[in-house]
Amino acid sequence: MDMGPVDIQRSLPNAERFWWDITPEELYPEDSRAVPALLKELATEPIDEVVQKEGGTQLKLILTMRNEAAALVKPMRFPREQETLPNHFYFSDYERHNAEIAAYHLDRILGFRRAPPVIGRLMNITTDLYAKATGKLLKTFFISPADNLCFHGKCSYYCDTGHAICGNPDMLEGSFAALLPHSDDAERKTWRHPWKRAYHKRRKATWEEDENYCEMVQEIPPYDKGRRLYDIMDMAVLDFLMGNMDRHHYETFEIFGNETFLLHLDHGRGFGKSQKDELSILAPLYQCCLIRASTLRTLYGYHTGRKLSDRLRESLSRDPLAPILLEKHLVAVDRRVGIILQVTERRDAKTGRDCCCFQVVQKCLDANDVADTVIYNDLLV
Ligand SMILES: Nc1ncnc2c1ncn2[C@@H]1O[C@H](COP(=O)(O)OP(=O)(O)OP(=O)(O)O)[C@@H](O)[C@H]1O
Ligand SMILES: [Mn+2]
Repeated sequence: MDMGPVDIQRSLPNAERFWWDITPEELYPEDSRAVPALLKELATEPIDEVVQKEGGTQLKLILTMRNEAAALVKPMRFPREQETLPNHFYFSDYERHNAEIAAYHLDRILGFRRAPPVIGRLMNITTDLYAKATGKLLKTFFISPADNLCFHGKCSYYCDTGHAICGNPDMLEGSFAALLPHSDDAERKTWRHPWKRAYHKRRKATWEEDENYCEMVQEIPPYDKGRRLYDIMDMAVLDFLMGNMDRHHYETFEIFGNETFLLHLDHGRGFGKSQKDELSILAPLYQCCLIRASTLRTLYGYHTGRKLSDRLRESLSRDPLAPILLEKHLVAVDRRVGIILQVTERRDAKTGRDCCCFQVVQKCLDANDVADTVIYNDLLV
């Protein structure tokens, strides 16, 4: 049979169609048909194989479905109500499966499309996990005093009897992230984030003490030219909106070189403190005084038009584990949009129309003669 490229693609499994659609600009297209189909499979296909994912600090599983679609799974540790423990640092915070789900939706709604698609699923710890687990993972299952089946896996953080993951009594929620293409097919490059925190209870990172830190960054490839630094700004916007302080490294697809998007991975520590707006997450923005016009426009649109929280709530309501975020986190998201824009509504003397002054952005504009040096106009190119 004579099959053109389009026909071949249609006959591929959804996971491979998702991989085929990855471009240097985005992880999936806005109108992707593969992504919703793949997420549906991950949420409903019978689970056939369970192994622990090697690497990383906290426990993660790779679950393979009967049709061979596979997911990176983070199991639920705590109910939605529990926030980051007050005496925990950002680097000792537990991961939240619902934050992974919410971050995917938020990334998509902001128009970035740089985070792997994630869906929630309720697993049966006995029939889905214990019955399908093998090797080292299998040996960590046990029955708790409350007669629930539990397991803890092996990892460098929170993988012991005292931090076990237990069925309640038999069911367990998890975030199911679509797997990225295997590294044999699409190798990824890992970069140290220039605004990485110190990951230490006393020490500070250089950027926290050096006001001119960005000038130094701007001279170092790949931050000295092209899109990279603007992508760092976008990532800071995403992280600030969800309160994620855990951005130590980021990854890109090697074959795309430097002119490509940054993968938005690992959001398990987002949405931990609904009352706290962690301004230091915006350090790349206010230290470099840079933002993309398209990102600014998106944020402004959510400020003046339909609220980001409303879009997010609606989008999250379609997840099988909804509600994914408590209202207080949605309220926080809108408040944080306002903080980035820092809108003090004023009347424009000339036009009589309401106009706005942006604090983070406005401060940068005040300090520069030309707006072009602050707002990169990617809308015209
Ligand atoms: N959807 C995915 N498909 C394939 N690999 C992934 C996916 N998401 C993450 N990874 C890989 O798995 C690694 C660990 O994932 P993640 O960072 O979410 O877990 P973690 O336990 O928080 O790790 P760390 O402690 O290193 O921050 C990542 O560095 C990334 O390379
Ligand atoms: Mn992590």
